[in-house]
Amino acid sequence: MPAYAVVGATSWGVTLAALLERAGNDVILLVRSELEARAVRAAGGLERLGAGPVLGPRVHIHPMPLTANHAAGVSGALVAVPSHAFRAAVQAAGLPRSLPVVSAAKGLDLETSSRMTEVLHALGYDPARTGALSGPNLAHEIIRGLPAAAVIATPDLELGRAWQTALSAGAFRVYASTDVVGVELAGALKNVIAIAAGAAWGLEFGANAVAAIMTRGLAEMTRLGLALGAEVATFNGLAGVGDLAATCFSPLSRNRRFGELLAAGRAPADAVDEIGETVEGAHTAPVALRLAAAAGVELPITAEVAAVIGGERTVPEAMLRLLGRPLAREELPRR
Ligand SMILES: NC(=O)C1=CN([C@@H]2O[C@H](COP(=O)(O)OP(=O)(O)OC[C@H]3O[C@@H](n4cnc5c(N)ncnc54)[C@H](O)[C@@H]3O)[C@@H](O)[C@H]2O)C=CC1
Ligand SMILES: O=C(CO)COP(=O)(O)O
Repeated sequence: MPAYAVVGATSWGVTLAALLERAGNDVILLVRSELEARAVRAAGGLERLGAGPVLGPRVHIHPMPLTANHAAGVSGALVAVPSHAFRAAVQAAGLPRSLPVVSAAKGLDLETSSRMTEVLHALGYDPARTGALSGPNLAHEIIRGLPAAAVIATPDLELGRAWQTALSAGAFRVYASTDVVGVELAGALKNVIAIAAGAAWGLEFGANAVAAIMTRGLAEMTRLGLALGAEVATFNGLAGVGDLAATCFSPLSRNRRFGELLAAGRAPADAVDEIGETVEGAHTAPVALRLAAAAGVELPITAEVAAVIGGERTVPEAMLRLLGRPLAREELPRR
């Protein structure tokens, strides 16, 4: 019977464990402590997912690290913790260096500006066997069995196919890609644009304004992606426009809600506290700007989001600056 490991009893980690189980796999869900293991076992998942018990008998919940005994039967691992905790979680998980490991996080490393697969490589994991999972995947919808699609990017399509089979269950449909850079960058950068969209919703600017932010946001995500070696098509796919649409429009999105709270005049730290869960875009904005500066790429929306989070200006000031930019040709990155 195939077995997979999932690192992190987060909303997404528990959802992925449930999907792997529903697809017929045994799962080892690695958590931070025995106390957390007991709580997740007792709830059959996570209360904040609001779906009741979702984990069945084939999901085995254990504190990290993965024991040598368990590792022997494991075909791959998914890491589903926020990007700021990613490095430490992978180190604590003790996954064998030869194991295929996929990042399910949507962020960039604050200290090194690295993508999560680059963090894995720095920790000694084989670049040929690491990958990234992304797409319009709100955990609260997927855990209820609602239809959704995702994309898994691995350098080797054969490995991607194995992950597709492992994860595709019921109404969850996984596509394969080889553009690891693009899938990771799209997943991280869209969170920043969703904060801007949330701010526009918060100011009651309407759907036209949100659609403009999404479209110009996608253009700047793509520009940076191309400069860093991604493929343009990925930004037109599930990890790009797909996830951007879900995150900018869904009231379930924490990044969107963060933008709405900023527009209501809340301080960034208070807004994060109120949401009480991961707001990846708040960490990603300054990192994306650093990457863009190094690559000589302009990211006007991301720059305004970072300035608001940094306390340099208010949301209305940031919106006025975007609207006041010089009129330009509609440049859409092509390759
Ligand atoms: N929630 C969602 O719908 C989706 C989330 N993601 C991504 O998955 C990653 C995790 O996000 P969520 O599942 O939403 O997290 P979450 O907001 O449900 O959980 C984050 C919290 O989980 C706790 N946690 C549990 N295990 C942890 C560990 N091993 N290390 C550190 N903290 C741990 C911490 O208290 C942390 O603040 C993020 O990068 C997010 O962008 C991706 C797709 C969907
Ligand atoms: O990445 C997500 C959906 O695909 C989750 O979005 P939020 O982190 O904004 O809630």
